[in-house]
Amino acid sequence: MAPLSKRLAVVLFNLGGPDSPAAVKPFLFNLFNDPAIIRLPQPFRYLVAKLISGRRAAAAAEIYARLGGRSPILPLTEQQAEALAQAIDGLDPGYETRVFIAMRYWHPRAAETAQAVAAFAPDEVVLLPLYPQFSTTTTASSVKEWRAAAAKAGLTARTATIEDYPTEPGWIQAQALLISGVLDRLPAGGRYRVLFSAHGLPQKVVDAGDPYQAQVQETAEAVVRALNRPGLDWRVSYQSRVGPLEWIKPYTEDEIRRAGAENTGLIVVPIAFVSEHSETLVELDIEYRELAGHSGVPDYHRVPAVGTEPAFIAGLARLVVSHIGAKDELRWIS
Ligand SMILES: C=CC1=C(C)c2cc3[nH]c(cc4nc(cc5[nH]c(cc1n2)c(C)c5CCC(=O)O)C(CCC(=O)O)=C4C)c(C)c3C=C
Ligand SMILES: [Fe+2]
Ligand SMILES: [Fe+2]
Repeated sequence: MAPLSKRLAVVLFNLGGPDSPAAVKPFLFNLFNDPAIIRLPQPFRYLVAKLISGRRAAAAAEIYARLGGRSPILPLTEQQAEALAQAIDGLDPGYETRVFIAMRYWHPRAAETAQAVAAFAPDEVVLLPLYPQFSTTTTASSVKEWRAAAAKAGLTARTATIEDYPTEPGWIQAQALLISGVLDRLPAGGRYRVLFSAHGLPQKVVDAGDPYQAQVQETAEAVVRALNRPGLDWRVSYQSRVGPLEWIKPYTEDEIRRAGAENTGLIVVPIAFVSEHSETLVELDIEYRELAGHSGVPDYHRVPAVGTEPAFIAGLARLVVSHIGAKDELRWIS
């Protein structure tokens, strides 16, 4: 086969996580110094970020200590990148394809990745957030940082941005498959509820027009349709609240207590995370499982994140290929 003359760079965005105990505090500082997270002008944001990251560091370090001192998010994202590169090649788009990773708050960050992409000299770039639901705090923040980094790296290739894919069929199918794997093994006769748990957001972010909560609801409804189990008991709730503000409700903790009071078992599904990290492996698997035990929940299951589930990766590959060279018609990012 003749070598392909055109090159496609796909850039995966995710949040990133500390890769050592020493990285916890600077990772948290980068997070709280993001204007999408703390909406203050400088130098106030810098000062607040220093303060909050210092205060949160011990609790966060304890969370990551339970994972061996580091987040698994980068190695798991690398597995997704590798699987996606293969799936895109399988669709034969006519490009030599390379999949890159840009994490928002820890390495590899946008600046280093933009340089690597520029060195690859692509004809086309497709930006793919590993956030199925759009939020100003995640996708928009990553795309804005990428644009600045790309300009600085002299990367001028045509770039298409995938803003969101809350009901992409492969993503929905992968979720339904993993949930069915748990539902099919439940003992007959027990009462169970599927609890779709998404990362929370401050209520004021949603009030200002962020579509994340509505898109999480769309994902959950699409998964329930795909499951096609009449009478299925299901709900959506929000986890991982940080700080004193009111966040979007219902809180996952409250739904766990409710299930206990109703003597109903739980099948907890991470509905806004596509890979395992501290908020699935520690919060859902350890902290919330413990809360469920104390709250009288008779049975507690957690569905794995989609990871490299073939249906999910195939869906991402189709999304990428359909966006090559596409003119950006962005709904949420200016
Ligand atoms: C304080 C505000 C935060 C908002 C708003 C927020 C939104 C948000 N985050 C994710 C996904 C992830 N968050 C992760 C870690 C993390 N997030 C916050 C704070 C906010 N997130 C903190 C302080 C942390 C660090 C951990 C901790 O101290 O609890 C991670 C990575 C975790 C890892 O182990 O690698 C992800 C992924 C989404 C989807 C989202 C809004 C839609
Ligand atoms: Fe699009
Ligand atoms: Fe978060």
